[in-house]
Amino acid sequence: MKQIIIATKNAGKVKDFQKLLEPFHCEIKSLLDFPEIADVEETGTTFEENATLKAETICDIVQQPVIADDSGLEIDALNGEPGVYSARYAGEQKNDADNLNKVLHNLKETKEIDRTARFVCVIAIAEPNKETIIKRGECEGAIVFEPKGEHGFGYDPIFRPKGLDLTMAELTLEEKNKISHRKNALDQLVNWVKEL
Ligand SMILES: O=P(O)(O)OP(=O)(O)OP(=O)(O)OC[C@H]1O[C@@H](n2cnc3c(O)ncnc32)[C@H](O)[C@@H]1O
Ligand SMILES: [Mg+2]
Repeated sequence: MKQIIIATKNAGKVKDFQKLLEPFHCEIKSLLDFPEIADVEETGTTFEENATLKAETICDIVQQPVIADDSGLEIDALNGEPGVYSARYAGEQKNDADNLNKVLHNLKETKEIDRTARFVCVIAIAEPNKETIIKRGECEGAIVFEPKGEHGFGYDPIFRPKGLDLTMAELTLEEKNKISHRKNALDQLVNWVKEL
C-alpha cells in the first residue's frame, strides 16, 4: 500500500485528510507519527508560500511524497484577518478557544450582514525530484455570535457555511468533508493523488 505523509501536527487536519483520502486506499501518516521532526517555521506571507515550505521541507527529510496544508480564516470586516496568521491569532500558544474568542471580540460591534468570511486551504504536494503542485480551495460563510457544535477543530464552532443554519462544528466529519475548503482544494488534486 502506498504511503502519504501529511506534513502537519494538527490532529484535526489529520482527521479531515484521513477521511478525505479514504477512497484512494493509501496509508496516511502525519508528523504526529514522527515526533523527532521539528516544526517547519512558517515564514511565508501567503498560504501558498507556507504550504510549499512545509511540503518541500518535509519531503527533503523523508524522501517520499508529502502533502502539506496551510489554511485559515479570512474575515471581510477585519480586512482578511486572521488569514495566514490564523493559528497564532491570539498568541504563540496556538490555542483554538483563545483564537475564536479573539475573533468574536473583534466582531462584537459587527452586524450579521457584515460578518462574511471564508475558510481558505492551500494544499501543496511535494515529491522527490518533481515540481511541487499547489491548489487552493475556499468555503464561503459567515461568523456567528456564539460558538456552537462539538465536531471539527479550530474556528469550526464560529463559522457558518453559506446556505446552512449550522456551524461547521455542528456538522459531522462526513458533512464537513462535502463542502470544506480542504475538500475543494483536494478535489483539484485527485489525479495527482491517484498517481502518487
Ligand atoms: O501548520 P500545521 O502543522 O499544519 O498546523 P497548524 O494548526 O499550525 O495549521 P496552519 O498553520 O495551516 O493554521 C491553520 C489555522 O486555521 C485553522 N483552520 C484550518 N482549517 C480549519 C478547519 O477546517 N476548521 C477550522 N479551523 C481551521 C486552524 O485551527 C489554525 O488555527
Ligand atoms: Mg502551522
